Amino acid sequence: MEIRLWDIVDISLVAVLLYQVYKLMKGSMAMRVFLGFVFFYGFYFLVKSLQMELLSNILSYVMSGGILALIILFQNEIRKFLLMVAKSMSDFWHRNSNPIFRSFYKNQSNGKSGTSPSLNAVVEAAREMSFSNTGALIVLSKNSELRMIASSGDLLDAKVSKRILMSIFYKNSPLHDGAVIIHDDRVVAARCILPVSENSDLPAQFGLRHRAAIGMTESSDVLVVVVSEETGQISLVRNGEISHNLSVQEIRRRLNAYLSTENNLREEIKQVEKIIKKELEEVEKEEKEKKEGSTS
Ligand SMILES: Nc1ncnc2c1ncn2[C@@H]1O[C@H](COP(=O)(O)OP(=O)(O)OP(=O)(O)O)[C@@H](O)[C@H]1O
Repeated sequence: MEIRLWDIVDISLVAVLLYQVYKLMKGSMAMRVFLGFVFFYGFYFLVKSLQMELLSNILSYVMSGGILALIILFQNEIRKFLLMVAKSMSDFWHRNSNPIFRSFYKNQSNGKSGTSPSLNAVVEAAREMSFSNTGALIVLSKNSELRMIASSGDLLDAKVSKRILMSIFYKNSPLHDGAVIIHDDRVVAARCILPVSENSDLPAQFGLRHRAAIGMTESSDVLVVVVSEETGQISLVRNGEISHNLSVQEIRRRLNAYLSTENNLREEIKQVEKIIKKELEEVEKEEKEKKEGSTS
């Protein structure tokens, strides 16, 4: 039989994959379940080769649901494995993001890293609303229109401007309650209801407006600008973290960093890394709890 180069690659890849699966499951309950499955499959093939019709039919029915059962049983391991693959890819990108690649990416972005109309409008409107203690909640989303959240409010699809933002949040405006969503230099919607953070560690002085801003950034890659009605203070919220007392220059800089296309890829990778880290911690916590449960 002729052995091709691709057969060697094929076998090596399967070997690496099996080794990774073994490493992942070593010492865990999943390993025992996996061995049980291997034994079961072995028994099935034995029964089949001995042509024991009735038993092999019954076992084949059980096997047909086997893949689904494996996915359910090993959901944690599969999740961990995929997270590890994603982490390796992001590490690879970091290691290889050399100047040539960066300059290529910059060219791809057509130099769109300049000031966007949303940036000026939001900074100026926030500054004025801060002086007049007008409460505001503005969600800047660079990647999506946030359709689900937008549909909880009134759809506008208006070109973003300082005036439109100020008239939305004007105290007597019928649209002033809730949040505004901005995407692609358009006001997608107003009066939107954001998910409120359930973080119990947040300081008690944070009311619903600030909690909604934090909650929104915990689950999406957005930047939220909050103007407090009580104090007039402007805050920026990103990745569940809130920053107060920022100068206008700093607000402008952070908005620019978020909106500029040049930084998008880096930010996306950071976001993915954060999610991966959180997920891995969760998986490890679950595994620890399971282990403790099985020993007690
Ligand atoms: N889930 C939500 N999504 C969007 N907006 C919300 C949400 N919950 C509350 N708000 C907005 O926040 C306003 C209430 O703010 P509240 O006074 O409770 O918060 P705060 O964080 O103390 O803000 P402020 O400093 O402006 O008083 C509401 O009138 C509404 O406009």
